[in-house]
Amino acid sequence: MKALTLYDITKSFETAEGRVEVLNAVSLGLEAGQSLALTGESGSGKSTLLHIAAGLEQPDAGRIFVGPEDLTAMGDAGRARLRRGQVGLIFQQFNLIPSLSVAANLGFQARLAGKADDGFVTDLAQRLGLGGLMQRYPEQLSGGQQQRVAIGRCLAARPALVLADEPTGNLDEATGDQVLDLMLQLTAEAGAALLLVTHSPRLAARCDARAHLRAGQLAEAP
Ligand SMILES: Nc1ncnc2c1ncn2[C@@H]1O[C@H](COP(=O)(O)OP(=O)(O)OP(=O)(O)O)[C@@H](O)[C@H]1O
Repeated sequence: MKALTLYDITKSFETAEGRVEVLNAVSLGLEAGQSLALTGESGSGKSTLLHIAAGLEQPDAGRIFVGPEDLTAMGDAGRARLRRGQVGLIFQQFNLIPSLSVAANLGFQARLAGKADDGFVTDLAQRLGLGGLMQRYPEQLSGGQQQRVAIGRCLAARPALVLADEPTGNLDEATGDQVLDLMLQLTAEAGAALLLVTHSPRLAARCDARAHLRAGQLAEAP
C-alpha cells in the first residue's frame, strides 16, 4: 500500500528577484513501511517538497495522496485533520512545548489525534532511552534527548507517514546516527513510511531508497 504518492508536483515562488521555479513535475511514491532519503543541494527544494507532502504548502500543479486520501481535493480544515491523524512531522528544531514535561510532550500529539495510550507512550519512552526523564522539562535536556522526545511525540500518535526535515541536523554525528537508527527502527516496526530530508549521503545510505533533487526534478542519488 502506498503511504504517499506525489504526481507531477510543480511549484514556483515569486521573489523580489523574479520567479523561482523550484519543483518541475516531480513524482514520487512511498510504500508503507519504507524509508526514502531525499537529498539535494541547498535551495534545491527539499523542504518545499516535504511541506507540500504535509499539506502545509500548496503546489501550483500536481496531486498529493496520503494513503488513499487526495490532499489536493481538500480544504485547509481537511488537510489539518489528515495531518493530525496520519502525518508525523519532525524538524531540525525540536519544537517541544517548553511548559510541558517530557511525559506531557510525548503524549501531546497522540491526544490531539484522539489516540492517547499511556502504556504505548511509556513503552516508546523506554525504547527512546527517556524512561528516567519523564518529569523533566525540555530546557533540562540535551539536544539529542530533545530530539528523541520530538520523535517519540510524533510516533506516539501512530502516523502512517513520517516526514522528517534534517531531524539530526542539530546533533553531533554519533548522536545523530543513534537518533536516526531509532527512527528507522521504530517507523519500520510501526509500518509507517518515512521521508527523510538530509544533506548527509551517510545518513541517506541507511534508508531503503534514495532520491536526489536537482534542477527541479528527481534523479538517482549521486
Ligand atoms: N516562501 C518562499 N518564498 C520565496 N522563495 C522561497 C520560499 N520558500 C522557499 N523559497 C525558495 O525556494 C527554493 C527551495 O527552497 P527549499 O527551502 O525548499 O530548499 P532546500 O533544498 O530545503 O534547502 P536547504 O537544504 O538549504 O534547507 C530556494 O531557492 C528558496 O529560496
